[in-house]
Amino acid sequence: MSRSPSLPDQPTLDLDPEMGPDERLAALEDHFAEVTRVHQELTSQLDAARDRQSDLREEVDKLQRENEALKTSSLYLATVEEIADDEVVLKQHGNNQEVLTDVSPRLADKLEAGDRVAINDSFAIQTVLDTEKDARAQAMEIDSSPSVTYADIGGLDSQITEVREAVEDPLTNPEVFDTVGIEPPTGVLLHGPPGTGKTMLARAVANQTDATFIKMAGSELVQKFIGEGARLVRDLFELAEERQPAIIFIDEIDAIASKRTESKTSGDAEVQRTMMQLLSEMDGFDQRGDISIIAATNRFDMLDRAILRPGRFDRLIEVPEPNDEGRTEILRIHTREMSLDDDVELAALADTTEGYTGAELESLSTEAGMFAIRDDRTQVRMVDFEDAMEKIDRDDDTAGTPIAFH
Ligand SMILES: Nc1ncnc2c1ncn2[C@@H]1O[C@H](COP(=O)(O)OP(=O)(O)OP(=O)(O)O)[C@@H](O)[C@H]1O
Repeated sequence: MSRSPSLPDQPTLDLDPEMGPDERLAALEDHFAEVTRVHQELTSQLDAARDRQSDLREEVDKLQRENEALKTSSLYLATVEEIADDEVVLKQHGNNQEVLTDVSPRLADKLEAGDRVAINDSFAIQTVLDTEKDARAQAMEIDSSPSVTYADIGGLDSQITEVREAVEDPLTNPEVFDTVGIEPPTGVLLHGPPGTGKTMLARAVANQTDATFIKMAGSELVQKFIGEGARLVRDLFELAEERQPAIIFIDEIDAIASKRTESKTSGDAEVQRTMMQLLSEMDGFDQRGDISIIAATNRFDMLDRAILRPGRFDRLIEVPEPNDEGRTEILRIHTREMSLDDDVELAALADTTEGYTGAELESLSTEAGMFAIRDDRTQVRMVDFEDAMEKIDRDDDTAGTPIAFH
């Protein structure tokens, strides 16, 4: 920046009262000449300043245009694989091309293997992306205090006991395992038909142990976040470590851990990488502290047996469709807030709803309530449940599946 020229001094007029008229006139003329000179000097300084202002404005416009151009030029995503002095090995997303590139000292200190970065055409790293902001937040559901309790789950008493032993005790009472000298189970796998309460069980155990519940759906990992699966699995475990005590819940684990198929398409390779990442996270699991991992599947037959080995999902808990007694209990839970007429007999309803899952019994109760409302009543009668069942059976017939209203 050039220094601005100093302003001329303000002229002053000193009129001595002793002065005669000629002297006063001469002094006034001198003062006028001085004021005129200062005025001219200031005018030329002002002109110079205006010229400079317009030069600077042009420069600002040019810089702004360059800035915009830089911002709008497309960048590619890559993951840092290795860091060596001033060079890094990057793997570009999408084409998986690996490149060795220089890294500026400004970024070198910030980078870690596994970071996601934005790179330009010449593979120079422009920014390090904040993982928390992107896919991680979208792919995981995080509930720091789930509200489901064991009392909200019907007909799964033995499963609740097993889950408590396998997940709750190691979190709340780890010394018992030390004293007895056994390793607590690493992962628990809940398997059974859809809508039978597997997610509820996992949420309830998180509630009971004051743990953060972190859910990730296996199907989303491979369908929605293509190319990101392995990375998200690593993020999932990192996040659990940050938030411990935590329960990691992987729903539909079959999507990332099914038996290997014959085809060798790139999609399969991606699923395979995601599963390998999961296995390696689980194998390094015992140093992790207060984290439990629960997975769920309704395709147990499809699972790759590698995930069931000791130290992985080594505790299997079957969550079946509810029996008669279970159905009564589930109906009781889902109608406890409803205003029921005396003629409603839950045990009789349970008798006629063989094959219904918990989710279906919940829908049945809601549907019965809708029939009462349509009939302008505040109390739900047995006939509403019967109508609801008929409607549901009708809907199923049109859907072409036995019972399907999840
Ligand atoms: N045993 C049960 N007791 C009470 N309610 C249940 C039970 N099972 C299911 N429900 C009801 O059905 C809903 C869905 O259940 P949940 O999500 O736990 O099933 P899921 O087995 O995890 O199903 P999916 O395999 O489709 O994920 C629950 O929110 C709950 O209202």
